[in-house]
Amino acid sequence: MAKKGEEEKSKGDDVFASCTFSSLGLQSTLCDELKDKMGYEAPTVVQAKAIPLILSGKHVLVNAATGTGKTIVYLVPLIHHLQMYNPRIERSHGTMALVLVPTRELCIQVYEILQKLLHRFHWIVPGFVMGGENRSKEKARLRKGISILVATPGRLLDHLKNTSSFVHSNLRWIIFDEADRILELGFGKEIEDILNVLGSKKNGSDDKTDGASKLPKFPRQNLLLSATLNEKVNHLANISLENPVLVGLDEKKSSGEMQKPSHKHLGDLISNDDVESEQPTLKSGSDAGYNLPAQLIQTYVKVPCGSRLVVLLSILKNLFQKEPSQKIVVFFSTCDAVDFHYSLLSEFQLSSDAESGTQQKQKFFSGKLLRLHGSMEQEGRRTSFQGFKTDKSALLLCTDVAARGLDFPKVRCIIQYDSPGDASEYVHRVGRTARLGERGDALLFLQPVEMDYLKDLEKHGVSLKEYPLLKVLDSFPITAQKPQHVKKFVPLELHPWVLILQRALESFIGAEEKMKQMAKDAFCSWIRAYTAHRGDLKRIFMVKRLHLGHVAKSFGLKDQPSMVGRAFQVQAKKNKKDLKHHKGPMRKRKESGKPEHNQSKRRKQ
Ligand SMILES: Nc1ncnc2c1ncn2[C@@H]1O[C@H](COP(=O)(O)OP(=O)(O)OP(=O)(O)O)[C@@H](O)[C@H]1O
Repeated sequence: MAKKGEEEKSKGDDVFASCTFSSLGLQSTLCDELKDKMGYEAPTVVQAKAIPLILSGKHVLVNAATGTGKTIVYLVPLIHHLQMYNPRIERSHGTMALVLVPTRELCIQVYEILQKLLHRFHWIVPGFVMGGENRSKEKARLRKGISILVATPGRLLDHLKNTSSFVHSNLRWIIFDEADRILELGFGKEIEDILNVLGSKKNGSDDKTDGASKLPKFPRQNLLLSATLNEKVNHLANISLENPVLVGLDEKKSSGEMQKPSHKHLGDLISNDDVESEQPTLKSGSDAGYNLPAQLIQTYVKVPCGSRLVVLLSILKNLFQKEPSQKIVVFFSTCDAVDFHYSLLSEFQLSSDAESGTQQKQKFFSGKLLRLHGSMEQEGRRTSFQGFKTDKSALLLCTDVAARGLDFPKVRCIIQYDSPGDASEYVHRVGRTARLGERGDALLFLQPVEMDYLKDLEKHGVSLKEYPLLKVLDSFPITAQKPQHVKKFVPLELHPWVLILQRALESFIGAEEKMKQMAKDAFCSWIRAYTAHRGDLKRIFMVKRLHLGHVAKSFGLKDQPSMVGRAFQVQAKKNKKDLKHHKGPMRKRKESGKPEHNQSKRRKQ
């Protein structure tokens, strides 16, 4: 992990451009709002590059590292143009700009930024529609008129089909924030339908008249943004963008240097091997490499399966002991795993003399704990999300529902306890820290049999250093006080601290029926998620190579739950079948229910 002061990078030249917002051609009140309401002194490099292009009306693809200010890149030009209409736009003109996002939390986040930015432009009305919200209330808001609408795709399509009072005949902009993620979640069909209904698909049907008062016609402008824009969005780019320009980072990063943006026509990015296609295509992430914040310290820790839980708890304790007031995020592959670890960390107590168990018990983790996943009630999701935004010190346990776009201030460290899917998921998870030039650490857990994942990351320009685990384990009282007990090259599983903590965890979980059931449920869904890795990753994350007894240990269970063998075999078969049926970037979503927390069949977040 980075040492304070030593590794910390100053915010400055690498992130911010040496110009002002007004020099980009933005209206003066808007520039004042950016300064007074948002506290922004100067544009970031990507903002300085992209805003003039967007203001000029071009269709643009924006590919820039996480935390570089892409939200402002698209919101500010919209507001600039909307505030200029003379006479002023009115609510009866309906929705003029649409922002599509993959998750509910991102929907709220973008809406809140809009609210701030529109403070002095009260006649431009922001609004949102998303899964989990009350449809009738949304209908009422749409009927009144929303000028800039932020939406998740499923709910938007629902309103487009069923809310007749939703006026969109004056629509001028469609923005896809986290475009690749929207498609990964299986929203491809919804997106095509949305583009069709809105008449924004190239060569698509004309916009439907909905009886609203008409404004002067401007050409449509669509934008796609992500830190990992890659070949997955080719189809979407091809059907929705006209002569697009790419604002991206084309130079390979040299150590410690932030990449400088450039812009190219999409045609420049045609991959040579794509001979069959007439359309220009974006290169895959593996060819291009992903953009990560240069100041981010990335490490991995190699842990045998049976010791994973002990190591996670030890690292968390160590980090909060070293720096009691800080924010850390831990990513898990399933909702059940989040719930289990949340309950465990909330309740688990350990004797101060852990070896004999004689002393008084103390809570193992005493800090503020939050959880966030797609199976939570909407109110709980909102409370966790807002709580982690405002808290100065907290530990957030979550699934990938929190991996994209969420801007939690001052997150110090990201721990990926369950490995991500492909490299783009890795990039977005670690992107919750080290934002806008801040320092940040990322730690990836891998089992010895999974070490090839590092090679996969390297193919995408991501390289990690080993985390000094032994030092952490040796720092706990049992070993610190009695160093003679610790042999020099003792295997991790036999480290005295690991043995003691594992024993304590197993007896705590074994004694509590509720905890035991949660551990079993988490174990089963973890196995299911593990079997659901796709493509090349299937060679690395092979359930066949796992010792299920050790997996059970990693949930504090002494024995492997019996029913699991069948459960995961059935799931594995199902996944195989699904894979055969659903290929390509516009594949159909395979689960019904609440779309933004369904990552297709691959894993439930
Ligand atoms: N010009 C600016 N000056 C200061 N802060 C800024 C500026 N622009 C954006 N920010 C802040 O930078 C942070 C990151 O911005 P944002 O969330 O838009 O990044 P992003 O590139 O969309 O990240 P991700 O790829 O993770 O979604 C936010 O806290 C935002 O308020």
